[in-house]
Amino acid sequence: MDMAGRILVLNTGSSSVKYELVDMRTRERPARGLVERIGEEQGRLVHHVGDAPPYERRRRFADHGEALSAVMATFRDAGPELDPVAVGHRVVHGGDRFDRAVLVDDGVIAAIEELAPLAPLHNPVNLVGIRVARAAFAGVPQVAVFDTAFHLTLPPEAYTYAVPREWGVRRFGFHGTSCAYVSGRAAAFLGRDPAELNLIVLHLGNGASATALSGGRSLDTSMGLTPLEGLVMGTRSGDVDPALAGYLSRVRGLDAEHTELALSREGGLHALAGSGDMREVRARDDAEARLALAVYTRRIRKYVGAYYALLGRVDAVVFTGGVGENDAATRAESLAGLERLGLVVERRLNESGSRQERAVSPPGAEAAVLVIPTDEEWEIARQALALVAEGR
Ligand SMILES: Nc1ncnc2c1ncn2[C@@H]1O[C@H](COP(=O)(O)OP(=O)(O)O)[C@@H](O)[C@H]1O
Ligand SMILES: CC(=O)OP(=O)(O)O
Ligand SMILES: [Mg+2]
Repeated sequence: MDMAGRILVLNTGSSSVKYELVDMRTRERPARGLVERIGEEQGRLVHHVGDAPPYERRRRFADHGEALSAVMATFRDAGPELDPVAVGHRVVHGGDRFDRAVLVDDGVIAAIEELAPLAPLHNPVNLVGIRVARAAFAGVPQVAVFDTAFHLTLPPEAYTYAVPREWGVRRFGFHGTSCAYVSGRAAAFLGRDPAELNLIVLHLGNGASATALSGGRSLDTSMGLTPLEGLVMGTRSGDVDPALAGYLSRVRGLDAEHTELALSREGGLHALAGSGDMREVRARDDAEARLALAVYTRRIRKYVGAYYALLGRVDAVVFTGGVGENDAATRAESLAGLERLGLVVERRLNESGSRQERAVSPPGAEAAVLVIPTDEEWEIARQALALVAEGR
């Protein structure tokens, strides 16, 4: 077996399937694509092979199983040959069971299933991905890489909620794969040993989170028991008064399940500006959009201030994710007024439009402000390969 061959990475989201075939030697992606709007009338599959024009199909995909079958069929029709040496699965919730990636066996599947109540929109569909890949690639190792794993270093005072102990709840944190990747890249960019760095990582994508890292380990993070807590996101509210659920139940007769789902899918930028897509919100210039952006960036600023207080010294703030990497205005507005903490965004650097890893703080600044494009698929593939090589 060619251990440095290709790894298929599957990221099954609540209504989408994203996949990338990663060439471990060149780091290229011979194929990548996604199926979106699964379950809706008008679904869409887009499959990219190298730089060729994308292969596209618009139809209904009833569920994730059907979407994944369509992906396999697309590889057969449009190539390339699908012969992965391993399949890496993004699994959102690993609870406190998994502090690292693991080879999937029946026990791991059962554990992911048991954790489903904590991530009802994610873990069950992650399992569909695992089951389909197990059937399609018999004998090929399947690896589960958990979003939560990186954050199991949180100290008790960070992960403990001030609620009755018998509830058995705690903060977990998510986006760990992205944090692990960008924090390593940030240290390399700065030419420093990760062990001596204090960082604040702002992963701003559809989901968004802030993480304080000390010595390469997660010290605090804004997402909690579930990925709903913390920053304002595309369709998630982030922090709200926990009394909200009771209030809505009393005055509107909404049950808690309904409220949770609405906070998750109808909150955030979507609630405030009618779209969860930052590009669409930025394209507008009206009072509603301005308020939405002010709420979004103010929340980030509050977390940066809080994490500064926890860390005592910050060597770099790292922006990543679709918004963090591309939206210069979000970077500038989020750190506005924090110059006295040594956090300065230099306008020309910030607005350069570069897609490279880069500093947007002035040279010699007390703390660096970095833009590091995340690559969760590479990180998943890398961890999968390491595990498979170890197990040989
Ligand atoms: N050029 C851009 N300017 C502003 N926002 C952008 C830009 N490109 C992408 N985004 C935003 O990034 C978000 C998606 O982030 P991404 O990390 O790709 O999502 P996911 O969390 O699903 O992986 C969307 O809100 C999108 O509008
Ligand atoms: C866990 C989570 O928030 O993931 P995403 O950013 O992909 O929605
Ligand atoms: Mg992403």
